[in-house]
Amino acid sequence: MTPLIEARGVSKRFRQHKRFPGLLGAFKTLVTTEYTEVTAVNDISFDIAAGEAVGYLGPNGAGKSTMIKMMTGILVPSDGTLSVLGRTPHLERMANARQIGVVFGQRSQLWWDLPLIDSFTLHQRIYDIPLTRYQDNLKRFSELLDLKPFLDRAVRQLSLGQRMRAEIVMSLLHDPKILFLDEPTIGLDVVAKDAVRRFLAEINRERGVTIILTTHDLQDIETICPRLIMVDHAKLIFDGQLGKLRSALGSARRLTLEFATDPGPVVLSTATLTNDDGLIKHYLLEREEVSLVQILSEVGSTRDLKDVALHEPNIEEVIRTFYQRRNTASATTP
Ligand SMILES: Nc1ncnc2c1ncn2[C@@H]1O[C@H](COP(=O)(O)OP(=O)(O)OP(=O)(O)O)[C@@H](O)[C@H]1O
Repeated sequence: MTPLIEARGVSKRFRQHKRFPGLLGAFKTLVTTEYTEVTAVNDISFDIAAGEAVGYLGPNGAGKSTMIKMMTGILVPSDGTLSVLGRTPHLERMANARQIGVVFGQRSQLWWDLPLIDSFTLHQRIYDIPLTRYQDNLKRFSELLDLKPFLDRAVRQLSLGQRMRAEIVMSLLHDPKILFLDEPTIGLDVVAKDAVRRFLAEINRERGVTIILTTHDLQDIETICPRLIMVDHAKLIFDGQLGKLRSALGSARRLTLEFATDPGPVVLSTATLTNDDGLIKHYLLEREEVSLVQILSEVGSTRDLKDVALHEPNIEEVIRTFYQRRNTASATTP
């Protein structure tokens, strides 16, 4: 099956005015004709199939937004080829726009002074959405995202959470095949984040809308995206399922044993002791497949064991460990 999105050796370089330090430097910066070149995206390739939900992750300045902007046709790649639904996005921007939805967390596509419903109506006209389809979509999405009470309110009067939900509804009214979201949950409270995540997961599952999102909130990934593309310093450093990332790191599961009386050192062949508080001992499991039964049989019945807890690593731990190991490896490479 042909992928919906195909990136082959895509790079993007920006020219930036050279900056000079100090007060005098500030004047020099204003008049300088000197430039430095920043590589925001460096030789990135991937395929995304219809119906996938992909989290595009990376630290600040790693090149995530730049890649999204190229896929939506806003920016032109400096090198490589990019195909979205069989088109080159920047060459066929209008045709591309009809098939995709875009949500930039920091930038609104709604009409600030008009009632929210007017933005939706305008969208229906611009995209020429059949009226019944538009009405069905609006009803369904505003119910799911609890937006009905706000449809007549001016956009500038909406809270950030209400506005973000409105942005998402608007981006989906024309039934796009792909939805691009840049930081869709930024600045939202936990309840609003949860509503947005559950909605996106449902849209992906039930309507088969392909989702590509950038985020710094890893719970977004956990709820919505089985696949991760990770970038660092403009380069792709990981592409695969979250489970693959977990196993690439080995087991990061932690074990806690609590004893009624201090048994002294308890050495296990299946786990490494990381902290010994006497009554409570903490371990890191050596292998993915070690079971609780194996651990308990090794601890033995002679010891006065009170409680056992096994902690699966959460996504934050997995991603942090991945970046830490990479940084350590690159620091030690001559
Ligand atoms: N229009 C531009 N002109 C010059 N440099 C740019 C431009 N847009 C982005 N950059 C630079 O390209 C690099 C990547 O920026 P980008 O916004 O893609 O990163 P990001 O991963 O989305 O970061 P963040 O997580 O902070 O949003 C940065 O060094 C940024 O300063």
